[in-house]
Amino acid sequence: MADPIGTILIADDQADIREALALVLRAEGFATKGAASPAEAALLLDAGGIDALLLDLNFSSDTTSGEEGMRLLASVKTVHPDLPVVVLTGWGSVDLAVRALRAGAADFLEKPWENVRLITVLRSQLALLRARSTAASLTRPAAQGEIIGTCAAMRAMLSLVAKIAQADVPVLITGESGTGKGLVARHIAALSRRRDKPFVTLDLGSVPESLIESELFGHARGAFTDAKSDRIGRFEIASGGVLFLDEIGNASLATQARLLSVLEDGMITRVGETATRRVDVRVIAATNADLNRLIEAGRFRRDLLFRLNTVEIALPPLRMRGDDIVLLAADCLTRSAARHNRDVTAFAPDALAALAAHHWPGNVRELAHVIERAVLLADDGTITRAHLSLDPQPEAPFERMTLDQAERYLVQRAMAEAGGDVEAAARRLGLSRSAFYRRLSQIRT
Ligand SMILES: Nc1ncnc2c1ncn2[C@@H]1O[C@H](COP(=O)(O)OP(=O)(O)OP(=O)(O)O)[C@@H](O)[C@H]1O
Repeated sequence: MADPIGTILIADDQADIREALALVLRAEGFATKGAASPAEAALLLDAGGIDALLLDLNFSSDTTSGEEGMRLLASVKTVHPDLPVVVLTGWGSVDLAVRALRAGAADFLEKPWENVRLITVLRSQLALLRARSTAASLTRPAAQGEIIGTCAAMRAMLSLVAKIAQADVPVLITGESGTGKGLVARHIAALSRRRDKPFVTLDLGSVPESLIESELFGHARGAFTDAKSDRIGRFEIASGGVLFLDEIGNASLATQARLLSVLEDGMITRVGETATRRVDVRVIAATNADLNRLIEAGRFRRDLLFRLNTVEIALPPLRMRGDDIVLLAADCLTRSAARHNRDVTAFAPDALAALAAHHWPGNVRELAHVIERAVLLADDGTITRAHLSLDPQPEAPFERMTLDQAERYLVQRAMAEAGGDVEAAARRLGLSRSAFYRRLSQIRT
């Protein structure tokens, strides 16, 4: 038999439900384990090898309130913060589902569950988990609050964030992929008056167009073929808090029109309902696309951009952050060494030079990857250039560049070497501040 696509722990005190779920899951290639009580579930989780938990919130000693299941959820999220937990609730217990989502559940299903949705939800949770464990989670501790940023551009960014976090206005965060847009969005929420309220994320690039409206606004039972029950949307889940709309540049024009209307009047309508509901949500959007270019191409609404970018925060690419590269690398080194229990503590000079010279198209996420791998390869406690396995970067082939390309290259390199400090970068190129600015703005447009 092929390897299972993942092992799901089914926590439910009713043996027939455990068996029914296990049958469906095994037929789809999952391996399953069963736990009849919260205590048994905790033991099996501690033993390891579980990729996701399917948790019935209503154990029989407590058939209505879901408290026992909620307690287990809370303790699981403390001990295994990355484990995806999908909760099963009784039909119509939307309040309980919302509480579970706020307590860290990844998704919920209502009983009686639909097999297709059960499988889709678990598959996508496992895919997300894998994507994260190979990339983003490498820098997880930083995601819990600490932003490393000492270069001029990052300091300016952080002081802007400190100024605007308390104002209840929309924020648009721009920057290449892996520059920390999600981290900054969380940081803004943590500094805002909504800090104790939910922070809900929706990646507009990863939800199929046919589901997006229901994801955002929820739907009523029967609104479309697969809508077997009421479902609450992200705007309502985020109520009182912050909704982080990632990859906003991927929103279709239809979705953009709906978002614009919510931002204008604060009212949403669930799919299949006519009644409107008031929501109090601060929207933070992020994109790595050039929205002005999308506007020119007719793919993004200018009026929506104006609604979203009351404050715009631009994150510089990692290659422009000067010494921050080494600070971030050192931070990743400490964390990776601790995680893998490896006694690696230093970078050799050739490694530091290679880190500073690399182009970092994947930015901080790529850096975290590279350091993680190097920590595993290093001998004698030191990471050398060879352990970083960075693609060799050709020296800038000036002979083959046009004058414009050469200018762009030199301006970017000067900015990178000066850590985003315009004054210092201008000095390096022997230009006045205003002449340098003119060139900088030309290459940015
Ligand atoms: N300045 C920083 N200090 C510490 N960690 C950082 C910093 N910037 C990014 N990271 C870490 O790098 C990883 C990538 O950041 P994040 O997911 O926020 O990037 P992103 O711009 O939202 O990426 P994408 O566009 O792909 O969604 C995260 O683990 C984040 O914690």
